[in-house]
Amino acid sequence: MISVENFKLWYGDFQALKGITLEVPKNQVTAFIGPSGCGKSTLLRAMNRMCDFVGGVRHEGSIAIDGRDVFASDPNELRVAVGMVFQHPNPFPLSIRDNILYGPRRMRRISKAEGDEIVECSLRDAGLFDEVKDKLDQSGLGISGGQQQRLCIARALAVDPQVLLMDEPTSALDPISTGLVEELMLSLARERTVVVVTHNMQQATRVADRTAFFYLGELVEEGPTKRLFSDPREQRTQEYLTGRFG
Ligand SMILES: Nc1ncnc2c1ncn2[C@@H]1O[C@H](COP(=O)(O)OP(=O)(O)OP(=O)(O)O)[C@@H](O)[C@H]1O
Repeated sequence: MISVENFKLWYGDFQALKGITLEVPKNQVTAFIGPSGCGKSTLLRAMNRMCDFVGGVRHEGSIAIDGRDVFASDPNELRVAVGMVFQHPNPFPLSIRDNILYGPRRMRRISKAEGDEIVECSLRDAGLFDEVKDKLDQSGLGISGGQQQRLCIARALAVDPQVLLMDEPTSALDPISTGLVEELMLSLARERTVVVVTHNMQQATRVADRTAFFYLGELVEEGPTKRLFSDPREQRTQEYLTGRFG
């Protein structure tokens, strides 16, 4: 689904990614793990060209999603197909309904009936509908942090992305909300490809089919999560997993 080939990225003179080659399979959850600053978020953000917003960024190599070179794609179309959820919930200062319909309305005219359907489906897919169905016209900022994060996931789902990129999506959440978002990742991956950056190794073992371990801008090792955790092939992976650094 996502094919990364010898991808290198520099912020000015600093090389943050040093030739990453990785295949992310379709309709699975892939976790990126590794110590702070090793380039996980940089690679995630390159996948939907969020890196375009940073001045002085240069890259080489390629990233293709479903066979299409992301850097040759229209960035707005790309970000519809490849949604993103961030560490801190960031609902727009709009009603819950208008948060969900923000993306679809930028693409086309949405009738009231169609809008209602998109709102309900997206909120159901994000496991939030029952909790907010009576307050759809209230502000998206007026719900709990965990609900806000699921609202942001619903907002990302409203444009029906093929890929959902999640950058430490539970690090600001309590354990119950974390559990809900993890269940969500598993159910979303039935129809979508999910890539999640996480510092929580238990989370990787709970949700990810495959895990990729990064260190100092390199991909050290990637494989089925169970195998990577139980039988890492590289010494650096083993040392990281056993807490010897990072
Ligand atoms: N906008 C930027 N300008 C300059 N350097 C940056 C920028 N963003 C990230 N970097 C640097 O690139 C490297 C990789 O950062 P990145 O955020 O991708 O790491 P990470 O593995 O996601 O870290 P964390 O787990 O702490 O979020 C780091 O050394 C970081 O300081």
